[in-house]
Amino acid sequence: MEKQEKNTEVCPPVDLSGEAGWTPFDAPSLVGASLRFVSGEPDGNRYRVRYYKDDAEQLRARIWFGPETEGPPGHAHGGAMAAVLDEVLGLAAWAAGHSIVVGNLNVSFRNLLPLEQVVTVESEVVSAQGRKVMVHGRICLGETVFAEAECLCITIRDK
Ligand SMILES: CCCCCCCCCCCCCCCC(=O)SCCNC(=O)CCNC(=O)[C@H](O)C(C)(C)COP(=O)(O)OP(=O)(O)OC[C@H]1O[C@@H](n2cnc3c(N)ncnc32)[C@H](O)[C@@H]1OP(=O)(O)O
Repeated sequence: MEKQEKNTEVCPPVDLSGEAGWTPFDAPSLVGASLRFVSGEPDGNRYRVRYYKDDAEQLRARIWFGPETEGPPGHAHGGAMAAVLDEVLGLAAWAAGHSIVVGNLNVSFRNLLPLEQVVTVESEVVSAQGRKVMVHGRICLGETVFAEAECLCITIRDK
């Protein structure tokens, strides 16, 4: 079988600017630097992400899905989109003041997401009752929704 050469070239810079009214959000200063799977290589070929809060204080992300997130040819892997929703929606709960882990993440894939395109992740903390915090979100670009999710976060017990 012919061996496939791995392309090690780094993709050029991308524009992850936010929209008018968004302010940059410093995730590591809130939750530490452990979010490396999605956020760990800001100049690499997997994901490139920048966080913001919008004028309603909801967490937003601009994210680029690089060639290393490929699933179907030329498009993002479903697990790559789920990983992004796990991180962003969990982080949205932390940003709203809840110390949580994600207990359940329900993702619907709506459209194939082309690689090397900057898209937006929107999130909204919709409820907080007892230890359960529900966050909804989606990966989109304009009117096109690539994936949407409901994320049940559970607050961590005091250790
Ligand atoms: C040491 C950690 C430090 C963390 C510091 C993080 C800092 C940085 C964060 C950055 C932002 C995050 C971004 C990444 C987010 C992730 O990716 S987190 C990683 C993925 N998640 C996990 O690995 C979680 C693994 N699961 C667990 O740890 C435990 O199952 C849980 C979720 C803490 C719950 O366990 P528990 O504390 O024993 O609570 P339990 O009594 O079972 O459940 C409490 C309630 O929640 C409900 N519930 C629990 N799980 C579920 C579920 N899956 N479905 C439906 N209901 C559920 C129960 O039914 C129960 O309801 P009630 O009976 O009270 O009505």
